[in-house]
Amino acid sequence: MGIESFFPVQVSTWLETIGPGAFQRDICINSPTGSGKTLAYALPIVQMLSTRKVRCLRALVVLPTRDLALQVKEVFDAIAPVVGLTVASAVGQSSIADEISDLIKKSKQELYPSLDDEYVEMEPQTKVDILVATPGRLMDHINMTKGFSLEHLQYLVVDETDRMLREAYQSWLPTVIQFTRPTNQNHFRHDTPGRTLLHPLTTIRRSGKKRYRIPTKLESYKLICTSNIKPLCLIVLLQELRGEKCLVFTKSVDDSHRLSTLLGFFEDLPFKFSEFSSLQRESTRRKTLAAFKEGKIDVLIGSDIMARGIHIDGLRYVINYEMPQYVKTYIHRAGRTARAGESGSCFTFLRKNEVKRFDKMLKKADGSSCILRSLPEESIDSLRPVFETALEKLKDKLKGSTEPEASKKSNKSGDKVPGALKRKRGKQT
Ligand SMILES: Nc1ncnc2c1ncn2[C@@H]1O[C@H](COP(=O)(O)OP(=O)(O)OP(=O)(O)O)[C@@H](O)[C@H]1O
Repeated sequence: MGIESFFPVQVSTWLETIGPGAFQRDICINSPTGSGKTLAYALPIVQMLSTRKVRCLRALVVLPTRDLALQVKEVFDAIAPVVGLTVASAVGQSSIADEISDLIKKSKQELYPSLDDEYVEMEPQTKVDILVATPGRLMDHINMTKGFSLEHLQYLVVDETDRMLREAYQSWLPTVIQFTRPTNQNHFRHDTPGRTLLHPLTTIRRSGKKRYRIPTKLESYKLICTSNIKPLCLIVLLQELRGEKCLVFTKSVDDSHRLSTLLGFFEDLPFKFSEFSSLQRESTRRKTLAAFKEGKIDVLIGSDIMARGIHIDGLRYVINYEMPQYVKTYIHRAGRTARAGESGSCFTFLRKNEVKRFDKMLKKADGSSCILRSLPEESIDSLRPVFETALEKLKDKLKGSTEPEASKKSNKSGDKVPGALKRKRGKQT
């Protein structure tokens, strides 16, 4: 995997799980974005399960979205098979039937109908050791999939905990805790005694001190500009970043759509951009993300859907087109860069009357300092004539369009997203 040494959170977690600190308890990992939390929990889990004798579901990792879950599964896929462990996902990417056949062994009774029921019940039925899931699909399997059992679960990871615990997601957590208890304790066997969740997860308390930390190699900049010329300031800033990969965060999907449509009316921009929106089809988003990762698109414009967990190698710049409302949002957005010990910069556009509030907000994060950055007036002025025309076109387009929102959005930046264009043509014919 190209890893030469472990990051601090990985060392600490290892020491607390496998190393001298190891004893049975829950662990709360709180560490900056991009600091390597996935491997921090994946490595000890894989290490601990490597001695297991019977295959059944022993580790469950739950994440709020499919994209994040698949990203985490990739990490487990890289390390678990080496010690003979099997990993699966339950995220709704494939049909439930396909997921079930990945997860569940055909019972002996199905294979050999003459076997008696008692013997069949003793067979562990899941054929994976580690499952990475989203709450919705997990609940589907808990409620409906015959043979899906959490009875042998030893490790439960709640990734993106704040979000996972804020939203109930069909009460998945109490349900999981309930089903990790054996129906009959006498029949409960483990490879490693004493490593099972036999008690509810402990509550994580807020400690009252600063809970947020900015990655050490992140530089924060603020740019002050009035709303009426903000798109121009953005273009000038993007020009200055010279086509380096960059994420632009707006405050809503509608704003992302408007901004990318507007930029589409500027010709010859020296960067390729695309909208990234929760209203787009997942396949469109996946293609856009792949194109971005491959460097075919330089700039993604989206709302906070991009802010959580997504890892893009070599991403150096994040732009807050609007000031984030909370320091946590700032941290998650900025945390898409300066990951894995790399450096990165986060730029935030502010109106004059927002500066004080922004400075106060950033103070809530450890290690934050913010540099005032200005943009060359002449570059902004040179774009004004095109801007006028672009605004007119935008008004017409938004007024005149009768297409449903999702399809409008996927077409916003012309032919940069091939799937979107094809669908539009299909519709018109
Ligand atoms: N020890 C290491 N050496 C080099 N690279 C590493 C190491 N550990 C993890 N990485 C890489 O660092 C990147 C960030 O890791 P990861 O996504 O786990 O961060 P994270 O702390 O979960 O971030 P977030 O809070 O934003 O989800 C990944 O590309 C991962 O492969």
